[in-house]
Amino acid sequence: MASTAYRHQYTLVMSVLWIIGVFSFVIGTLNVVVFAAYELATFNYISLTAAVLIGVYHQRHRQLRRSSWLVCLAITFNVMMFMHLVTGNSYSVLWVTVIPPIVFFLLGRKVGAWYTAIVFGYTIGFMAYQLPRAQPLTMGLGSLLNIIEVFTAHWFLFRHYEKSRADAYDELERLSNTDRLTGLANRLSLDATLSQFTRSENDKVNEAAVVLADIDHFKTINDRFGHLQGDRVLQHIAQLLRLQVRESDFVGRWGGEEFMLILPNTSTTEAFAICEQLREQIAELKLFPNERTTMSFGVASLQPNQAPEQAVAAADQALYEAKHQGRNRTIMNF
Ligand SMILES: Nc1nc2c(ncn2[C@@H]2O[C@H](COP(=O)(O)OP(=O)(O)OP(=O)(O)O)[C@@H](O)[C@H]2O)c(=O)[nH]1
Repeated sequence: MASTAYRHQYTLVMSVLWIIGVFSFVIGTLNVVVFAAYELATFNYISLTAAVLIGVYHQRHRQLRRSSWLVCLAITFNVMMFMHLVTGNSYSVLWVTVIPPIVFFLLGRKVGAWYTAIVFGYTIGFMAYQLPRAQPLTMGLGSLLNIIEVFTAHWFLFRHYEKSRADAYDELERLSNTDRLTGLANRLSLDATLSQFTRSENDKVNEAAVVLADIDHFKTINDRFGHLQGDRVLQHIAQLLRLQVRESDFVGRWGGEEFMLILPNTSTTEAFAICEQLREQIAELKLFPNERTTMSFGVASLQPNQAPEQAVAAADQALYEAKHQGRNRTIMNF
């Protein structure tokens, strides 16, 4: 699966190409039909062709780095030609300001900085050369259009930047809270949830239960069927636990072959009944021929104002007792 960063860069390449393509087509047609500006129209159609070719190349080869360079060169070519052809009083030089956000995004900070420096150096040289010949700037329709378009392009680019930054942050948060093997919440996330439940100001939660559940003789499963099959068992059981509890319950991998359930608004007696159901369903799973996989559960209550470690220790003690009494059972710790 492609990463979030890759998807965003891919979308940005395609979006910029679409913008160049549509913009070149519309303005080119206006330049032919309305203004009879054939030189400008030729440049517009060259840009359109370049956008289409790069788009096709990008779709076929998925070489993001190369496509990114081609897009940066295409947009720079557009801006430069526009500055040269629409000289005088149209504010076309403003277009140069869209280059840094595109370049930095597509090529990265280091290369982007050099690229931008070169483009700006060139632009300053161009303006210095133009200055003695320039007419005073006036606010005609062309100038106004240029200003609106440049601001629209900036709005689009910064919105894209903000969205991709937020998505990357969400993805990072999701990854840091997820167990890779099972897709369940990991220990970090469980610790945070436990603290949330036991915080003194948390008066929304009346009664909650915490459960530690451990697969019985898991070492034997690994030893007999191999580590990969052991992983598969962990995935199966994780899926069963997630599917069988309520949407509002929390399920996570506490570590190794041990899982934790945090059940809001649930008494220990209710939690006991839930665990018994889960235990029976797990015992019925046919993961290996002529072989039963079982699990032991330890239940404790989770109170506001209580140290989370205390609740976990109580559940752990109950689990230990369940193992001690012969496994494949649920024990409550009051
Ligand atoms: N396949 C696999 N095995 C793991 C993973 N994490 C821990 N284990 C194994 O889980 C086993 C746990 O063994 P023990 O702690 O002795 O417990 P057990 O064999 O389940 O025995 P009881 O808990 O007393 O019933 C060890 O062999 C670990 O190597 C994992 O991610 N994948």
